[in-house]
Amino acid sequence: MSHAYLPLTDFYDVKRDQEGHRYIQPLIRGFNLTRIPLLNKGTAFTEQEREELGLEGLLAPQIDSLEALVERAYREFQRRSDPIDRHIYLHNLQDRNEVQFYALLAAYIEEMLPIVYTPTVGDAVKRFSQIYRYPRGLTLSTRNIARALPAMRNVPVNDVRMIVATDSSAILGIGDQGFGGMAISIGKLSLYTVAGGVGPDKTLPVELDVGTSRADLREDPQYLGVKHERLTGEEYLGFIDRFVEATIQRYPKAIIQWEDFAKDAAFTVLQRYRKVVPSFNDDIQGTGAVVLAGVLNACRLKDEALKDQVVVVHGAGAGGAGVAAAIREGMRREGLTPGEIAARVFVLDSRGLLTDDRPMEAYKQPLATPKALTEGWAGTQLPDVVREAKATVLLGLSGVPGTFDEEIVRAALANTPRPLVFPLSNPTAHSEALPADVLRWTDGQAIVATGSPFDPVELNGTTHHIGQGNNAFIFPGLGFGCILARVREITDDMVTEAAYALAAYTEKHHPERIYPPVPEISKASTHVAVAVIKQALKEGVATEFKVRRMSDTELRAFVERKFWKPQYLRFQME
Ligand SMILES: O=C([O-])CC(=O)C(=O)O
Ligand SMILES: [Mg+2]
Repeated sequence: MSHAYLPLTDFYDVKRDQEGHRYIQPLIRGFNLTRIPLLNKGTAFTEQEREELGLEGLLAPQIDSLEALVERAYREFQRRSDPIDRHIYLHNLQDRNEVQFYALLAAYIEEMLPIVYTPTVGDAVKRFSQIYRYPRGLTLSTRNIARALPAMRNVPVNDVRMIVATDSSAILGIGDQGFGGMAISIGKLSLYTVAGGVGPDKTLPVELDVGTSRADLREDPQYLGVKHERLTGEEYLGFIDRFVEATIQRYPKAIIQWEDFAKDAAFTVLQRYRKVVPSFNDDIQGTGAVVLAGVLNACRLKDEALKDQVVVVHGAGAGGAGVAAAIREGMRREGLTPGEIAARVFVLDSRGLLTDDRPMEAYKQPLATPKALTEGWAGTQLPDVVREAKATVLLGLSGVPGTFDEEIVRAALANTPRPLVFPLSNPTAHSEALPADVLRWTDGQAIVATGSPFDPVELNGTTHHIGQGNNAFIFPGLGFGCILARVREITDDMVTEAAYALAAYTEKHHPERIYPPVPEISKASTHVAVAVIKQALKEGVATEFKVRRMSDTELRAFVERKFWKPQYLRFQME
């Protein structure tokens, strides 16, 4: 059987010369080269390239290095002070000169991450119809889903390995955002590249526009999505089926990250497709893993074990359910029985504790506390549960700001000298508490981590770093490992191993912290990727032959070698 050879993209291919150095063979020439973000070098096109590629006279005379271009862009970035303006600036740069964009991100990652990602990406989602400029990624909607495969064939990239797809039904903690959810798929994939080593020409953001339940969006003349109610039931699943079928045909090597699907849909979609196409749900599994890693490290800091904790998870959406499952798995690994775990992990939704006598959605049922365990309790609302269950760990995934108030935090402090308080909802405005408040109420004793970035807190002469318990420390390495091992499935144990790898990385390099500092995100991802590949091999789901006989050291070197780094490759016409 012969396969027609497809270049990497419709505009160029990457080749190797006799010495093994990579170069770009462009399939277009001249002015158009400056309009393709993956090709454009701006003023970094060399003199020879300008001559050979038909660019002479079209560019400024100066010939720059990538470093010089990064500095120029950084100055322009700094001239803007409003985060959303900075986001728009970076997004425009990404659409103009992608290597420059990633080099800038990599050079100033701590400053850039909150702009391209959480929290500012939340504003970008809300304002996406206003800030939309160039097409990026794939939008499937009720207008074109019947032609999903031809639509996907229009995507000019031929070897996509990583897809982030959202139906926008529960973006961060800000709910249904319709077409705007595309910004989250784009933002997550920027992290896949800068923190997870996946080349930008291997990524595809996808918006599954199945409508919106928000009447205000449907009635807004500026809104760019389809203006009808969300599809539900069979119609909804039929839509997602068509997307998955088209993906398998057009991109048989792709992995899908399901992002920001509301509650039931998150579980339904994950279960329906995880054995059809290698895929995982970032909010259930990625958040679960990152929180497990942080809780393990926080326990280590107070010389206790996870199995000694009593954990309250406030919020029973995809994130809350995933976190509860991950914590239970961690306790199981420490030897607790299901009965013992049930007495140590309590999940609440907006109506209070999930108890097994309450009617509830199917996905919540495994999280419910046996009613008998609450016998004699004063109540089952959050303050009651913290007191009666003697909670030592508070995990906020409710999306409701301020729920971890002084009363709740002090109640946890009465149960343990050092409570773990993690307000994890995103973006910042939805955080369950402010770290400075939590530390003040507990006289600096609480161990705090948040979902969105927060500045360190100074209290009584001590600086408290606030760990960022965001799935950004998991998904890039998880996805990258899955790509490199060419997995046919992403198992729960692969995700759990990602959590333990992140915890181990932090313990080794920053024993005083519970998460690594953000500038080390790509190093941490490398460790996560190695652990994921090893577990995939163990479970027999890795189909990449190359990784099978590698030692740990070889595996690490392999992952590091494959990690995409921003650089301008030389152009050569053939
Ligand atoms: O995007 C983030 O910052 C983390 C996440 O998945 C969410 O909050 O839904
Ligand atoms: Mg999410």
